[in-house]
Amino acid sequence: MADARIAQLHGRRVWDSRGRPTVEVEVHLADGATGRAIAPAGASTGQGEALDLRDGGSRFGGLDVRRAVGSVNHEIAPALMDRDATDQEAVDRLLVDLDGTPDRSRLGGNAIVATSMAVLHAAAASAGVPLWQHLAGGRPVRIPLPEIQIFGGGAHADRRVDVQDFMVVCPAARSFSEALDWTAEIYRAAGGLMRQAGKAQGVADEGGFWPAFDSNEEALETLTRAIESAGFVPSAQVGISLDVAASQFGRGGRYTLALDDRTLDTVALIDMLGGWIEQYPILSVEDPVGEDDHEGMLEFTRRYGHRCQVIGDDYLVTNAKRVEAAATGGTANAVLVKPNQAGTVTEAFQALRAGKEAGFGTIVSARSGETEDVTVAHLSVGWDAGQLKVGSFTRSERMAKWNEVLRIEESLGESAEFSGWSVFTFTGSGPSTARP
Ligand SMILES: C=C(OP(=O)(O)O)C(=O)O
Ligand SMILES: [Mg+2]
Repeated sequence: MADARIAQLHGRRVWDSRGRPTVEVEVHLADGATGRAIAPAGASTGQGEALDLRDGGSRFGGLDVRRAVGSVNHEIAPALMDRDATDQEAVDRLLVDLDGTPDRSRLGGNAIVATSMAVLHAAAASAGVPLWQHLAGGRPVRIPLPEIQIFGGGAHADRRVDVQDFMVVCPAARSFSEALDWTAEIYRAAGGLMRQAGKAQGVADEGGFWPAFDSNEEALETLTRAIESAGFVPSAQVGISLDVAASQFGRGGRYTLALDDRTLDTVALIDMLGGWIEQYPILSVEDPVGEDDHEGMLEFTRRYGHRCQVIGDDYLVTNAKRVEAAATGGTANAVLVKPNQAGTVTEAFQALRAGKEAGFGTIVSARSGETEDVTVAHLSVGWDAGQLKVGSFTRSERMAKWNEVLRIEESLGESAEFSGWSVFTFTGSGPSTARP
């Protein structure tokens, strides 16, 4: 019988994809098993998220994390010594209690989530199985539908366009690997169209093109043309998924669009998004209005939730209570699950479970500041989330996750089930007709 007690836990400072320091935690168990994980970081963060601990006035512009690393080595490590790594809930409860703040600001959200994920990896290693399998515990799983960014905008591209993520989903693909093949063709087609029009300006934080578009509609038009010119049928085979991330350009029901210098109220914003849903092959919309705009979320879900996935990210901040409230109130029909937004693996799982119980779509997501850490790939499979959002091609911190899912898919062989269209049968706000 493996001895999965924590024997050693070490925090260190490493670097993320935005060139910022972050926290890595390494755990060693009594039986020799090890686990390692790195905290990611968001740019468009919701107000209810766990707060990362950084140093303040360092020469890295207030972005250093030496204090969070200190939390790991001086407080968390002694507290977790000899604890059973296979009891994730108890480990996470101890981390939350040790911190003692509602927003994890004493020890640092980055210190806590890296520890929580590293312990999870060590427990899987101790059991001698891949992490996804350890999480699944014998229950059936699906390989997730990838949501892949083609154009970046908002906080990930200096507000070059208002909408943060223009992504594609390929639910008609027969497998995850085929969905990647299709998306790569579309990515290349989009790049070609942009170069022809003189609109390509490198890549944004999550690997999508950094676009020089004059309007959000130009991005939607170009993306639809890219789907077609890559040889796919919009809607029937390939859809568009948007992360509007509206909190980045509005609060209190007033939204200021940088591109066309307009301020919209909630109804006007919803009308604009509704016009896009009518005109373009949009299957999914994340954070269509601001995180404080409950009325707007309700109205948007009421109008479009039967034909379109309505995801709460900043709006739900991976919080089970908020997911339950959204299900009762009809203010979303899907939840984005970001472990560092919740704070620990256990809390992220609780949010996902609350979503599933409510009939919501569930999407495990990376952050805009990432590393080679592939934990989210395993969570998406092991928790049978159905969907995974990680960013795009051309950036290896993103490809590390997509490639990890390819490995998992291959390891399952013939028995690998791809989620595909099944994710658009959410019932949270009535039956979906997103499937053509
Ligand atoms: C992944 C996202 O970006 P960030 O990590 O900046 O919140 C998102 O908003 O969904
Ligand atoms: Mg988002």
